[in-house]
Amino acid sequence: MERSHLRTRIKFCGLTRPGDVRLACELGVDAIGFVFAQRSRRRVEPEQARLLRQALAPMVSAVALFMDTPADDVRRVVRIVGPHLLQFHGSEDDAWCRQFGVPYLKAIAMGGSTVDRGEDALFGAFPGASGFLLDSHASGEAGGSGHAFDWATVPTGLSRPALLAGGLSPDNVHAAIEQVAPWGVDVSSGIESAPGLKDGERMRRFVEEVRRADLSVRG
Ligand SMILES: O=C(O)c1ccccc1NCC(=O)[C@H](O)[C@H](O)COP(=O)(O)O
Repeated sequence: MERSHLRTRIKFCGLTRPGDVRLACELGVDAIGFVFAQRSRRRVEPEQARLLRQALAPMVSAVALFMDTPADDVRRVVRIVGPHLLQFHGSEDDAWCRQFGVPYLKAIAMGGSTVDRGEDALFGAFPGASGFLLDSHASGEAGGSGHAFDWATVPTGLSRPALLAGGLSPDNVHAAIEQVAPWGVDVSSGIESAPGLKDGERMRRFVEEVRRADLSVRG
């Protein structure tokens, strides 16, 4: 698929250990996600995330992930952790996401039976979003499942940045980039040995496969 960008951005999500954060930075990922959603097995406390954020290399973004989290709790994370980006996975609307004065990504549920998958139907309700995360969960469900959705349902020629997520791994990310040519990719389960515990070898292979795909898509 044709694309204008030369490099696929990489976000690793659900990290809980400073060593994993340091390795991710060495491997050259662009962003690291910390999960504050109540139901998550990868959830970290704000004080823990503050330490993880201190392990970040310069020019790597910290992303704080929420799902229908009370506004006061989001504000507390913003104050203690100082994330570069927020990421919302629940039923939050654009005005709600913007109230914190921090750029945000909106997760779009690509699982289940959505009728209209044109760009406007997917993104139109979020004019203030910096970008989107196309994830495999159905509406109302949590992400981080390790399951992929049908990539053929991603509209072509998206005009706004979108990360492909859900069930990516070192084994399928090359094919995903060839098929979808997303602005970025986001992975959690596919680089783990257990929820929240990342596997160094899988992290390394994931980045290698993305770079290999970038070269082959450019021809
Ligand atoms: O990771 C979680 O536990 C989680 C809980 C609630 C809402 C979102 C959550 N995770 C979001 C993600 O990490 C991304 O959706 C991820 O890129 C996709 O996860 P995976 O399929 O495990 O790669």
